[in-house]
Amino acid sequence: MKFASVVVDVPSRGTDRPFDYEIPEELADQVEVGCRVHVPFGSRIVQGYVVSLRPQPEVANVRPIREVIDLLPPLNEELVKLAEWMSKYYFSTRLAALEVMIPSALRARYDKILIPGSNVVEEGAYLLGEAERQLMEAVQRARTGLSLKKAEAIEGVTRSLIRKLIREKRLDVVERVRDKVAPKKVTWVKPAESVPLDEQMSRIPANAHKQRAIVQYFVKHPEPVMLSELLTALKATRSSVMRLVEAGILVCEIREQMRTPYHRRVVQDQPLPLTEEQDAALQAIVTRLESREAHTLLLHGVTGSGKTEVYLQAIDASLAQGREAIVLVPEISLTPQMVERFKARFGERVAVMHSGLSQGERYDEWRKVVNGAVQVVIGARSAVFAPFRNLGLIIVDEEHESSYKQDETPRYHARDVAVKRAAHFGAVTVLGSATPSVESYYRAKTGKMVYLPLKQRVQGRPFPDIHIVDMRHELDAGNRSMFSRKLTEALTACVERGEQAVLFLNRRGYSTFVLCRQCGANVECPHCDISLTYHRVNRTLRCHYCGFAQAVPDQCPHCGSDHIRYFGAGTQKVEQELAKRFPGLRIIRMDVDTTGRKGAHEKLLTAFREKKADVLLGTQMIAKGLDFPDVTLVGVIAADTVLNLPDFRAAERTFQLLTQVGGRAGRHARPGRVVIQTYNPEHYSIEMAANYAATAFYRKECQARMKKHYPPFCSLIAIKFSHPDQATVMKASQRITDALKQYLPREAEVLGPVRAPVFRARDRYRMQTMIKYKGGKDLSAAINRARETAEASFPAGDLRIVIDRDPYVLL
Ligand SMILES: Nc1ncnc2c1ncn2[C@@H]1O[C@H](COP(=O)(O)OP(=O)(O)OP(=O)(O)O)[C@@H](O)[C@H]1O
Ligand SMILES: [Zn+2]
Ligand SMILES: [Zn+2]
Repeated sequence: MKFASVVVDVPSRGTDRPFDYEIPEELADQVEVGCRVHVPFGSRIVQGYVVSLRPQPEVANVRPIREVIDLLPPLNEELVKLAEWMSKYYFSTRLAALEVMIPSALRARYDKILIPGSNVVEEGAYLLGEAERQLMEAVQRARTGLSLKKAEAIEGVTRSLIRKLIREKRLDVVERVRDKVAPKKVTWVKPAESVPLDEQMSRIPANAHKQRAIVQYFVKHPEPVMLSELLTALKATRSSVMRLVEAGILVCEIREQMRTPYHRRVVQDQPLPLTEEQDAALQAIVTRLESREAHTLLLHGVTGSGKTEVYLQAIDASLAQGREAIVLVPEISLTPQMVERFKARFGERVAVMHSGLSQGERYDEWRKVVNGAVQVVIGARSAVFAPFRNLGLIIVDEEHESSYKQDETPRYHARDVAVKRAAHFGAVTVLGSATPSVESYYRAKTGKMVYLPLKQRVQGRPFPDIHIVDMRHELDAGNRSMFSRKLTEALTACVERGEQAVLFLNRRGYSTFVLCRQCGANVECPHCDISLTYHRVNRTLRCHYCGFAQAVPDQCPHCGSDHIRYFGAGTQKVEQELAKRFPGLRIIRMDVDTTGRKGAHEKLLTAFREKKADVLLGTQMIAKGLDFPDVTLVGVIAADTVLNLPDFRAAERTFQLLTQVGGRAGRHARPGRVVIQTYNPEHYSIEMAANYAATAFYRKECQARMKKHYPPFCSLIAIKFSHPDQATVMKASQRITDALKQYLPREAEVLGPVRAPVFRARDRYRMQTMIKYKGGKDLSAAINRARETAEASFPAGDLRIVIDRDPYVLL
């Protein structure tokens, strides 16, 4: 092929299409789909991705590719196609979809480089000032041009001086791409091959003891060794080794070294004999693997049922077929313990990818996949793009977690991308959870994917007892604290026995909703069945979805009580109250504030494991994955904080959270106990979680969703608008919404535009429109057309439109 289509790194929607370039003869064997290249674009040189090769260009007179950036292409045909699909499906640019697939270390940074201009005349030199002269000399000297930074380091050189010289064409400026992280290089030493080492000994002076010792060493261990290790082992100096290299006795080799993020030595372990349920699930997966056709299975296993062991043995089966595996885990449960379980089974064949690693570490882990050094990747959301070429299995653990949805462009959902990749490879996708999303559960129950239940805990460990405390009664009894009598009593007893407790508070527990402390009612939208959100600015209650608004009532609309409260309490406040009520109690608080720094998360957990505290108080980051033998009490301080979120998934999330939190207690020898405090004890999500009535919960929730017309019974697309000017964003959003109503098929409901709950953020006003539709039809064309129509009438460029398919977070 003589020509290549390239997606260029010019982030704008106008350039969001491939441009054709000629492949020069000398690059013919390097340019392939998925490689990165430098190409001329306008007057600049930019980076780009080759997305296809073609015999003829679409237009005449195309320019040639300048160079190929990587030795091994970071992407391949499959991933390039996936990016194409993602950009269409999730309404992003092609560039954004391609870039999300590679580690940030590889993403381009442009350096401005100064080179001599066309107007460098020798005679002019004496007319220049001192700083100018020095700068010009430095530029002439630098073979590959002088970086702007270095230029500005010269005394007296300013930006404006540089600009003047460029205008006079004495200097020219080019932009050069710089890769941020280079592989770490290490020197290795080994014997030269020519002559046997013992014969070489005679050539070394008798008094050169160190040199002789080094050669002696290689006589015994002829294999290559890292220079630094050799020097330490023999207490030798670098120069002794270099003498031997100069004499041709030893040779040096520069090798790339991988930074390995997990240094702990892991003890190899063996597959466990499976329980009957585990075995049935594994066999179901293996059968699908052997079929070599794409299948999706839902592994619905209660907490502590041994899902991970099933994953491990399924991966084994995939590897045995010579195929690779990806394991996705939410960021917060990707703990060293979790990683160790995979390393213990698969050792060096595992790479780990998550945001807690440094950029260099992430880059190295990723390169292990590209180089074929590993066959298993365990990682958070973006690990779904691990560039394997022969995938057999993708596991999505805790598949219900909303963190699988990226909330910036491209707004992809890792679960959907996993299924898409599996389709390409004829691979198996296993979605695992103790509390599947309602969407996945419904799909499994209606035969769209295979349902694999694990109903028993391993080794028959009992589930903890769950007590629901009705906080309204606490108020009646004169207890105004945030701790019920039951929780106080349980906590006291737990600490007295020398055991530990986990107290849970939802992160989003700030004053956002209104609740009656007398009857527990919260104020809902009359049209949407969703809690109204309290807006402090103008003291109104608003609906997130349809825009309905009302004034904050002084009295409860249900019971007339005036105990109306804006509900919510931060972890800090809870910590203060705990300390006040239980003097001497040792508390570890885990929330965004205390876990900001790298490694802090792990340090706090280790301290708790080592029993340096009685209570672990935290947000949802402590809700899952944790397994502490001495935790016998779990307290949920306010179950309602999730329930009252203005979100159609509120009941689902409450159920999931309580079930998961409950799963933390009594996983070991000692029986556990859970106390849930709530103002809504009769709400089905709370009651059914307390009774372990998952089947009943999912049925009821599905019925409710069907009635209200929410997923899985329809799909949602949110269109979010923002603009610095209030009137403009209102006009623009209305214009697009009108266009949508005109272009979309009649079955599609278009709701809005409504003000975003936080109407003004970062000095921009925000509106949104929601599209509800029944799957099947592709609405993209109509949506893009509506967007273009409206954008044409608002050319300011300040109008931002975000299209979010299957949104999780609304503005
Ligand atoms: N077949 C088995 N025999 C003995 N022990 C097992 C078996 N399977 C799993 N286990 C052990 O049971 C415990 C719980 O298993 P695991 O962590 O895999 O459960 P899980 O379903 O992932 O739980 P959760 O969803 O609560 O995280 C682990 O300590 C694991 O080693
Ligand atoms: Zn009331
Ligand atoms: Zn509403």
